[in-house]
Amino acid sequence: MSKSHDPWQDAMDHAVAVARKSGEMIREVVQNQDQSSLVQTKSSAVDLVTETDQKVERLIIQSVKSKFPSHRFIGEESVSSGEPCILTSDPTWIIDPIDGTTNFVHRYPFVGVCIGFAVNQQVEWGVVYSAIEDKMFTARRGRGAFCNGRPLQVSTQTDVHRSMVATEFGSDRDPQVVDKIFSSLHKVLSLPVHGVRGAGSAALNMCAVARGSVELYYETGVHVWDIAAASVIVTEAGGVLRDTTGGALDLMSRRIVAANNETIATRIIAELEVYSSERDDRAPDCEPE
Ligand SMILES: O=P(O)(O)O[C@H]1[C@H](O)[C@@H](O)[C@H](O)[C@@H](O)[C@@H]1O
Ligand SMILES: [Mg+2]
Ligand SMILES: [Mg+2]
Repeated sequence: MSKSHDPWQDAMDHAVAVARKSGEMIREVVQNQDQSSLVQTKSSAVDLVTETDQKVERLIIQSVKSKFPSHRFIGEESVSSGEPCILTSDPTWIIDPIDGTTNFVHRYPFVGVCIGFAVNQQVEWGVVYSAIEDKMFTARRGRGAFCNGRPLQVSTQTDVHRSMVATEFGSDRDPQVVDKIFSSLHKVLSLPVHGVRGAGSAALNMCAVARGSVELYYETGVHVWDIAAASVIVTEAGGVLRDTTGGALDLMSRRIVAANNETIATRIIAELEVYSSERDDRAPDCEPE
């Protein structure tokens, strides 16, 4: 299709360019500033945000508004400041300016700029830029997934005992939640699997599934901005997406499983404790689930 008949390609090209520019900003700070003194907290004492998160999100949104004025946004730090988190059928940019803020603060080199794009509530393309590694992960629905232009393919492994699994400890330190996290981790580790890893970034864990170095990533407590961009990178690399309940992925549910195939997904899901965090799109005054 020519560019004029492919309205979303121009948007995706813009996302790649602004993600790369954002990555330059992030590297500049990591190399030249000590972020630890500029850290603020959000939902818990370990849910961190910095002025760089906010500056990067403003940069992305302002650049998009000038080119695509009718498009909508769901941005992590905008939602944190009170913007609604509702995915309509309108073209919507779903942005996590820094996925892995805790890594960023500690100069741990796994930090992803995440830009997903949804139309009619379906993710059309995703861009995840691993800024410190300089790896640009991209995928367009129906057209494959790539890292720095090289095609991505998930692992062909079907034996869970030969698999690598990724997960995160999240930002919720409620003792009951911590118990559920460790209960799942204990069951998965004891299968046994070859190993359990965590990049400190939901999106980069999902990109590790897409590139075939991890068979499955799961987490409860993620947000739509953590996973939207990487969701299409996983599926376009041949992977599958599920809820930790085994059902279909619901981007707003705060639960995700991203796997190389159904066999591994089903086997690991059988070991997971299912619990819920408040949905991203909950009405402000509704009771938590
Ligand atoms: O770094 P952010 O964008 O806040 O996202 C991370 C979140 O803070 C953690 O709680 C999750 O465990 C990670 O998976 C997210 O990447
Ligand atoms: Mg995030
Ligand atoms: Mg973030």
